[in-house]
Amino acid sequence: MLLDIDGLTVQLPGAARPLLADVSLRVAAGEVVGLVGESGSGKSTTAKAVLRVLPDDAAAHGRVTVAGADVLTMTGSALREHRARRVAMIHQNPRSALNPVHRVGDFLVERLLRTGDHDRRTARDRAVELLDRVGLNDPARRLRQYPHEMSGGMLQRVVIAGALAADPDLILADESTSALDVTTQAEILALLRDLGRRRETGMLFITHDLHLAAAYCDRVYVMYAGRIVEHRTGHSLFDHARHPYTRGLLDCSPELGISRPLRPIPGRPPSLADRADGCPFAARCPEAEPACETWTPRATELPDGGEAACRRLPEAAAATAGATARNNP
Ligand SMILES: Nc1ncnc2c1ncn2[C@@H]1O[C@H](COP(=O)(O)OP(=O)(O)OP(=O)(O)O)[C@@H](O)[C@H]1O
Repeated sequence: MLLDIDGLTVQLPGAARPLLADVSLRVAAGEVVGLVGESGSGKSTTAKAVLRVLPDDAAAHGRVTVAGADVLTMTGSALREHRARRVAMIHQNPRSALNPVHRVGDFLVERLLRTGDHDRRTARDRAVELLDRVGLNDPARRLRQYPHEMSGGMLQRVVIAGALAADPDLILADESTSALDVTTQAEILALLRDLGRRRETGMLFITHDLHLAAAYCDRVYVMYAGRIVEHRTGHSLFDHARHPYTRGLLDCSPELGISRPLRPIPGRPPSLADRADGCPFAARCPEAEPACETWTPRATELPDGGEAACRRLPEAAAATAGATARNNP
């Protein structure tokens, strides 16, 4: 497995709730895996854990491995190599990734020099190649341009070229197309998928857009209050989602070409200061029962191959009954 996160919990001192609670998530080589949820659900924190750029005072427990290497215990040159070469991050706003007073070519050449495989001349040739690969025409001229001379879509291609410079095994794309218009978004997504397929790069695609995740990702993890609440294939998300939170998200996001009333999920996600016990979605859940308020969420396997962490699922009740019977023969 390329990326394997197993039981990851991240806690800040003084916070009642953890930033991440018992998160398990996998990405295979060549796979595009979505991580979706409302703002503040812990998606970016998960990506930061993979890069080991969590807040200094955060305590992390569990395991994060990339191509078998244990990220949470990495130090020194192994950690530098991990961040510079194995994993690349693409953020939402390409303008914030590029220095406005430096030419696009400087950004790419610096990236390439940092990988250690190039001198300045070969780095420049490779930068031209990379811009060509991400679909920018006249790449030699582009290298001499400043960020303000390019559109958002062109700049995101430059950032992707920068991410590819080190030939990473894994790309973390954090809302990487949210700031783009829909046509440019579709082009960038197609480009990323094509590059990933050709090079067997894995991608963790972070978005708040469930429809986009369903259409684009092989598998999707749904996150709420720092926990994975549902996991299933992208194509089964619409018709087979089982967790009330996933279904609530689907009910409140508009669908192209379909006119129906949108039903927002009532209330707000819990903050880090709120109590940590019980199902974190219980306070907003239309199906919650009193017992949900003390039930610690755990993923239950579903017959269709998906997983969901909801006490009210018949599969969860059956799993609990089975465990009780085994413990009290
Ligand atoms: N260093 C920190 N100190 C305090 N709280 C933090 C810190 N980092 C993250 N948080 C909190 O942790 C929660 C998860 O944040 P995170 O950025 O991972 O969510 P997200 O799902 O990526 O949200 P968004 O979609 O808005 O980017 C939020 O409530 C955020 O305010």
